Amino acid sequence: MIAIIGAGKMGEALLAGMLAKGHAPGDVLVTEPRVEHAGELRRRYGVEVVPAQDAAKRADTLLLALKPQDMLALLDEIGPHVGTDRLVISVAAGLTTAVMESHLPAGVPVVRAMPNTPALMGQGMTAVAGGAHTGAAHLDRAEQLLGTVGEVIRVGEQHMDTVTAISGSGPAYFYFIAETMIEAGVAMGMPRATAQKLVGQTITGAAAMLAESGEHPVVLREAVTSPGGTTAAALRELERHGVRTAFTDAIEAARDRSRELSGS
Ligand SMILES: NC(=O)C1=CN([C@@H]2O[C@H](COP(=O)(O)OP(=O)(O)OC[C@H]3O[C@@H](n4cnc5c(N)ncnc54)[C@H](OP(=O)(O)O)[C@@H]3O)[C@@H](O)[C@H]2O)C=CC1
Ligand SMILES: O=C(O)[C@@H]1CCC=N1
Repeated sequence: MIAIIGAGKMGEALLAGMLAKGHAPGDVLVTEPRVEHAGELRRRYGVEVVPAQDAAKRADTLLLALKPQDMLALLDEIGPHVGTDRLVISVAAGLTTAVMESHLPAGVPVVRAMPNTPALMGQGMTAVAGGAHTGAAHLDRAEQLLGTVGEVIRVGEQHMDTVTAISGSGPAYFYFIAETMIEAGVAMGMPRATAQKLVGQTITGAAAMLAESGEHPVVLREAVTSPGGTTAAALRELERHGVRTAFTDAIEAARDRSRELSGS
């Protein structure tokens, strides 16, 4: 039995993705404090919504998807019901396994995971890192569970804040670019629906090229950039405005914010 505690944006994406990939609703418990949202989850997914302490007593795997700021109070609440035979998987940004372990009984295995919202479509990217009490079987279990909603890689925990900044937050960067490109088309007089179609399929096609060609992005970009042409003119403007530096700074800011959240 799996319990998803915290069914907000990420928790619900994992829930929906897991159910779509064959997990039975009867094998998943959900904890959600807001009564209306709890009702929606029951109706939409056919899962049982229970208080956190009940979830902790009944499930062998606890998938925690609360905000980092709410997580430690939750661990203090459920800790007395969590034995060393359970597996705790947290997707919270920043919170280290050491901090979480210190709010649970000694020896409870904790995996820190960082998924992203495309998990909803079975296209997630998740990195997992083990804590002081996790063995290979625990990481296998976490990988198998999160692998139902996309790809999983294992990293050392020292890389988790960078993972959070790149693939955890990453979908938002691409949506930001998509939004900007659509607005540029609309500003030039194109109907919004046409601009949205052009941008959506361009992102899908570019992603497929990147995934399937195995080429470095520079090589793919060069193939688009005809000598003396339009792409070269556009790229010159992106460089002039420091977009490369802006992205690097943005990703560093996300990494630093993840580190700050460790103290939540
Ligand atoms: N969004 C994303 O793309 C990603 C998020 N994450 C991580 O996932 C976590 C959740 O983020 P996100 O989904 O964006 O945030 P949300 O605010 O959408 O979700 C948090 C959920 O936790 C619920 N909650 C709060 N307190 C409790 C409690 N005591 N017991 C059970 N549930 C509770 C909230 O309920 P209510 O709204 O009713 O208060 C809400 O549904 C964060 O730690 C974040 O770092 C990780 C990777 C990607
Ligand atoms: O914005 C956040 O803090 C979370 C973590 C990664 C993506 N969303």
